[in-house]
Amino acid sequence: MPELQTVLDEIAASMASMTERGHVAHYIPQLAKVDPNQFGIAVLTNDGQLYGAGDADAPFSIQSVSKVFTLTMALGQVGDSLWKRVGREPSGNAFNSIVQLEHEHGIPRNPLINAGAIVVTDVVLAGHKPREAIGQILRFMRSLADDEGIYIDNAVARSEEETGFGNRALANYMKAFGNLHHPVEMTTGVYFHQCAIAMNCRQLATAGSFLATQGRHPLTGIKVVSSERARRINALMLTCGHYDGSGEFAFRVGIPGKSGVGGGILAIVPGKASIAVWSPGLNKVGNSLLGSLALERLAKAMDWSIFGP
Ligand SMILES: NC(=O)CC[C@H](N)C(=O)O
Repeated sequence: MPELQTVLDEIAASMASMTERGHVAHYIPQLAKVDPNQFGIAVLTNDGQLYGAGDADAPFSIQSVSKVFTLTMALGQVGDSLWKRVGREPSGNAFNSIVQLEHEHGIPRNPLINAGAIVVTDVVLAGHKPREAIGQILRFMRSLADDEGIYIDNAVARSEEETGFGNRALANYMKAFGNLHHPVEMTTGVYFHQCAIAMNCRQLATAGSFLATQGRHPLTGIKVVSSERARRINALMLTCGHYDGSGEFAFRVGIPGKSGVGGGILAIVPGKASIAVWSPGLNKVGNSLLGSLALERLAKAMDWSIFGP
């Protein structure tokens, strides 16, 4: 097996020379300003070693990668009853699609598309003021990343609040079916703030690492979730984590992953490692173009696909 640091250095060098880098997300004005010529990657192996290459220390907007963590919180709060309000099937549609909601009576296909994540946030919000719920999410991220420096980028949150009419439409539509328990502005306000959390690759790989270790955090030793729950979250990430690009990601990379329109991807090699990769340019379905390519190369080099060599 090649040395992991060497593989990461080679991938980062090769990504730096790529001219085709995808397009940054334009529908959130603050994200449209991000320089696409950046690439970072970090890996936390289950024995607690943290590796990084490229812009592994540059903070970026985690966006929909936050959905994995709010899902973890919501499952902790309400357990399997969550599945009465959100499904577990891949959608085959865009992350922000509304079309299935009418046929499926306001129950989103899965918790990793926008509609599903808004329901999950609605669960996390229960019993709290929006500000407290945002604080709770941030504290959860800080404790998982073992880093108090993680913050919410308020300019990004504002940018989403100013332009998030599609997400409000999803929330309103679900509310019409009784599947949103708080006022639309409250739930979407929390959702916009969780998406605006800024983290770097090292922090994100550390935060997600409990999913590679059957639920016990490799650095803090804290049991974050049961092994069954970690396994199930990984299954959802594999089947739904890249929206209508989930099949392609499984085909090319072969590990559970969750992308965000900030260009970040959290990917999990169960039993081995947690990976965070970031490059702001996106492909046609809104997943990081170079991030996906880098993960494909890394999984191949390290023999990490869950489907075998
Ligand atoms: N895919 C994403 O990262 C989408 C998150 C973004 N905040 C949105 O709601 O549109």
